Amino acid sequence: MAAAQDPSLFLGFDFSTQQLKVVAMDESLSVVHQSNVHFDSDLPEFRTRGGVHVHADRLTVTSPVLMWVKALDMLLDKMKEAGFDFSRVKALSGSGQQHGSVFWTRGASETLKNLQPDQSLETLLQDSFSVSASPVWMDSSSRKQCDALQEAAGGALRLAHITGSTAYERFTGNQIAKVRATRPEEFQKTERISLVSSFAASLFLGGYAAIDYSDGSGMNLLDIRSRSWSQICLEAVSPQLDLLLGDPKPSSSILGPVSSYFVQRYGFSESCRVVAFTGDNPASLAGMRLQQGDIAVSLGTSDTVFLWIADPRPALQGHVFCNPVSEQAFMALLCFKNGSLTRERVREQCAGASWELFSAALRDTPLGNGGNIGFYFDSQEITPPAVGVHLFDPQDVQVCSFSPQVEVRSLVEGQFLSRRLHAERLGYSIIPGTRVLATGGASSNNEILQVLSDVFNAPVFTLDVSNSACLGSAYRALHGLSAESGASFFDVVKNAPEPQLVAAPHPEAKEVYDQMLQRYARLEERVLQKSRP
Ligand SMILES: Nc1ncnc2c1ncn2[C@@H]1O[C@H](COP(=O)(O)OP(=O)(O)O)[C@@H](O)[C@H]1O
Ligand SMILES: O=C(CO)[C@@H](O)[C@H](O)COP(=O)(O)O
Repeated sequence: MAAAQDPSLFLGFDFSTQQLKVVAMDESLSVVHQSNVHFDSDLPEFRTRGGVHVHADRLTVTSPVLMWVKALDMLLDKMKEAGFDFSRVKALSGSGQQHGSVFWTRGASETLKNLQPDQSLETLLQDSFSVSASPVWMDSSSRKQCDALQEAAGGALRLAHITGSTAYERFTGNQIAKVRATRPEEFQKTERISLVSSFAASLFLGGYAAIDYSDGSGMNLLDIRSRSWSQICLEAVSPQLDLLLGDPKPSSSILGPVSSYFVQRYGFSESCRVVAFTGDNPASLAGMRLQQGDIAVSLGTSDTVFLWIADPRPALQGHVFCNPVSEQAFMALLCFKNGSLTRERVREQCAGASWELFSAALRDTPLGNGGNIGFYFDSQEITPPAVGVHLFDPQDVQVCSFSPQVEVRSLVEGQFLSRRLHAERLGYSIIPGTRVLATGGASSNNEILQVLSDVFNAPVFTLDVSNSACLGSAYRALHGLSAESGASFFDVVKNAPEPQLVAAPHPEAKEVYDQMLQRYARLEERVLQKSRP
């Protein structure tokens, strides 16, 4: 029980691809507790690799929904054992990997309302899902449904104008259409469909949580300007789909008090509020307090690049989402599937499975890598839609291999050249004063960040807490309490620690990478030609 003088706390959860993480922050915005549950190693009974199951067709990718439920049991038990005082938590919020879907079975709403505190969530919810393997963002098996949606909407660009994106396989509307077509019985039994974020919020609420505008923008279903479901898109996916989705809500909404289950089992206060959960990238934007002109690079399981934008101009590439901290603004995002897992694969093959040796290879090789360029799309890439490993020597001749050290640099340079090329195609330009804000697991690696700084020819900054999605969720929990009375997000978090400079570009970086970027763009076209069916 909190003593009267104990400061209030705010919790931010992140249900990401490989882990469930939490950050606790006090009223002065200082982080006082962090913890995590790693799906592969802490929950081996679910047999995931990188938090997912890749199916035999190599295109279908799912995660067991009960693994996420059990991870929450485990994380809260761990916090309790560590003496964490839940009674001080005034509000909580969270985020989830984007696009993933959870299908609740008929009757699950009643189960959620009546959770018995002497049992684990895993036991209580084991029969609550009509689809036990939730489709996740790495899935690329719904091309057929994407084509149908684009046709119904009047073309790819028209769909992008409505929903912020052309049809992408991982986007939830197309995943729902696929479940409806391929698993009609399970679909029939479904009473509610959540995103990973709103599913997680539902656990805390003891009832179905609304999908927030920002994560809802990753479904190919939400009209990003009117912030309501697009009837054309809903109809194309499934008649009366809105009844399964519930109404979308602003990202700063208070959804209600925490369920009595958490009050009785963990000692939460009855007055603790649950603020809408959102996507992990929107939550990171909040955690980094991203401003117009900054560019954020997240190096998690996926690599993403995102920007704050005022005026959305949806295009054939990239995504526009509603902004999670300002109702007038938007965010642009690019997602790259071959991020950390590809770096891990090259680390195993070329650096003795050691990040130290991987970093040493980056230190010991020159900027521009002697003209060698590599494309590493171990799995079907999202941006650009290409697959395979393609290596080129300084004369643009395709080669079979590089030496281990050259390979490490060509991977990291290639990844960041791609991030820069596609950000520039989206309209982003690096100007004096540009800050690159880096986050995610690989942002703890200074040598990787040095390459990022050189390729973008801009200074790179990081926060102390590498999980900006958790931090942003804790900030959003705090802001949620005063958002309705008109307080702006930036006012509420104005005293948060500033990002620190971790890498500045070498003097010769601009010359080397401006030229290399042009070559990279030409070679990418060649790679794309090869990848086309
Ligand atoms: N020192 C390091 N250098 C490079 N990458 C790292 C380092 N430490 C962790 N990582 C990468 O961070 C990734 C996890 O990032 P994280 O942001 O936690 O992922 P997610 O949020 O998607 O679960 C791991 O897959 C790992 O490859
Ligand atoms: O698909 C996207 C964004 O559109 C991914 O960025 C997911 O949101 C997964 O995030 P991480 O677990 O890699 O952070």
